[in-house]
Formats: sequence, C-alpha cells, structure tokens
Amino acid sequence: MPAVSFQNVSKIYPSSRGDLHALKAVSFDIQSGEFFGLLGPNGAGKTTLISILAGLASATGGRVLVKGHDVQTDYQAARRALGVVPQELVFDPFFNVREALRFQSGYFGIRHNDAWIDELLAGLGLTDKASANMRQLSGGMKRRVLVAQALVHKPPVIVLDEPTAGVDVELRQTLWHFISQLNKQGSTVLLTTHYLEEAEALCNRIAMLNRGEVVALDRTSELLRRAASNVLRFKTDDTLPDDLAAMARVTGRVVQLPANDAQAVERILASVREAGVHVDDIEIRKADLEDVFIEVIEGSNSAHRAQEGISPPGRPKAETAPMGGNEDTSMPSVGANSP
Ligand SMILES: Nc1ncnc2c1ncn2[C@@H]1O[C@H](COP(=O)(O)OP(=O)(O)OP(=O)(O)O)[C@@H](O)[C@H]1O
Repeated sequence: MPAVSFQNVSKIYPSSRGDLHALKAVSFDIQSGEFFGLLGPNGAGKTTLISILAGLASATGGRVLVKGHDVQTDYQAARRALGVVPQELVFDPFFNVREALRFQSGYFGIRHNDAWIDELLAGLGLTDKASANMRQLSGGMKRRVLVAQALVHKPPVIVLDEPTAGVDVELRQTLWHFISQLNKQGSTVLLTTHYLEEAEALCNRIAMLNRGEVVALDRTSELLRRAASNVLRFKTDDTLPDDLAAMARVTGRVVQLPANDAQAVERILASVREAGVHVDDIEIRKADLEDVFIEVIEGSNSAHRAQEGISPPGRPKAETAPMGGNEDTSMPSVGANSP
C-alpha cells in the first residue's frame, strides 16, 4: 500500500474572472520510505495539494489516501498518520516550548510523551530552549518548534511545505540531518521547496507541477540524466541575441546555457561574438536539477502557449523573469531563490 495516494485530484477556485483550475486531475503515489519532492513555480498548485492532503481544504474532485485512509471520509486516521510542518509560523504565545509539545501530544491523545519530546528537542537543537516562552524565540527557533510539533505523534508520513524558506544555513543543516535520520528509520517524507539544490540532494523521486498538472515524475537520478549534460556559464551586462536568450537561464549578470559538446560551446561563443556581447568568467559545469526544472517548465509552458495560440513572451535583458502564478508562468525564477 502506498504511503500517500493522490487519485485524480482536482481543485477549482471560483472567481469573478472565471473558475481557476488550481489542480487538474493530479494522480501519483508516494511509496513508504520514500523521500519525495514536489516542485513547481509559484502558483503551480503545491500548497493546494498539500492542504487537501492535510485535510485543510477539500478537493473539487478525486481523492487522497494516507496509509490507505481517505483524508475526507476517514480524516482522524489519515491525520494521525501525517506530520505536517506548515509554511506559516503559527503558535500559542502563552506556552513554553515543552508545554507546546505536550499540548500537541494531548491533541493526539498521547500522554507521558516526554521521552520522545526530549529526543525531538535534542534532534532539532532545542534542548536549551525547552523552558523558553514561545514569544521569546527567534523566527528560526520557532520554525524548529513547528517541526517538533508536527512530529510529536511519531507520524509515519512527514510533510514539509517549504520548511527552509528564509532560514539560515545552520537550521537547514540541523533540519535535514534530523529528517534524513527519520527517513532512514522508515518515515516517508514529502517535501515542497524552491531550493532545488536541497531537493536534488535529498529526494529519491520528484514530481514537478505546473499550472495544476504533473509535468514530470521520475527518480531524481533519471531526471538529471535526461538533462543537457553540460552547461556553459558566463557573466555579461549586455543583451543576449534572441536565439541564446530563448535557451538561457539568467540570474542577474550570470547567464547559463545548455552546451552538451564542444560544438555547442563554439556555437554559443560565435553567436555571442557576432552580437558584440562582452562576456566574463566563462566556465563549463555539469547540469543540475535547476536546469532540468527550467527545461521541463519551459517545455510545458510553450506547449500551453501553442495550445492557446499565445505568442511567446519577450525575455528581459540579463534578468530572471519573475515567478508567475497561473496568470503568468512564463519562466520560473528558481535561481533567485537558491541558497
Ligand atoms: N484560497 C484561494 N482562493 C482562490 N485562489 C487560490 C486560493 N489558494 C490558491 N489559489 C490559486 O491557486 C493557484 C495555486 O496556488 P498554490 O498556492 O497552491 O500554488 P503553489 O504552487 O503552492 O505556489 P507557491 O510556490 O507560491 O506557494 C494559484 O493560482 C493561486 O492564486
């Protein structure tokens, strides 16, 4: 039995401008013990899917099972099997850390949970904050408490929705060390993140969502194998010629282009020279998950544009276009979010 099963999940948000199809028949399974990544540009539908999984929103169609329990009709059992670390920092300001964790244990009907609470505090670097009031904690410490709160009932499936957005390197390392240990001991992990380096390092399988649809789903190693194997990277202040701009991943002055072999490198450099573009710091590196992500999302967006008869957007000069919602998913700006 899969740990999580999404079966034809759809979600429509009605709006004055017409219905917004946030999820369109999303189907995939996550097997027990997997470290699974759910990636997508802003507005792709990740949070909507996780909210439905956590029972915080209801699907318009389809169903979601956690360890075989339907999140709607068998909510209690499904919720008990899940540990959800939310994006937002919500906490009770009157409790200290240990009290907050005891209270959360009580919510799941667990008494005498201090041995596990101590393990959680130690694993997340919170031992010396056990008696600190939640109000006194820094944002990073509060986030650690949120993770501990999600895990008080030892859920077999751990869901992390952008757990490292805006947190420092130390917390990221502590968190990943701890979650990886739980995963090695058998916990299933579902992670959404914009940090593609983290997803590449941690996840054994990845689904990419775009405009509410699964546009890629494979083992991380397979996704990487599919990508262009090398990338040519350089810096420039000049505007790229159109043929290169269409393929480039641009972050500030840094331009990165797929270049599988020496001829591709020569072609790019010739095009740059011909256009009178001045380049610095040229180097060649191996393609990573961010390259795959851009390739997949761009491919899906151009298919969408072709279907709708929309002409491709112009690309700004040496600048990463903003992440779009469903309204404009012309180009994911994952580079801007990278750690
Ligand atoms: N409560 C809501 N009412 C109306 N539309 C919504 C609501 N929640 C989300 N949406 C829309 O549904 C789409 C999917 O949003 P969602 O937040 O699930 O995307 P996401 O992939 O999590 O994005 P992000 O990476 O920015 O968190 C977006 O177009 C969003 O504007």
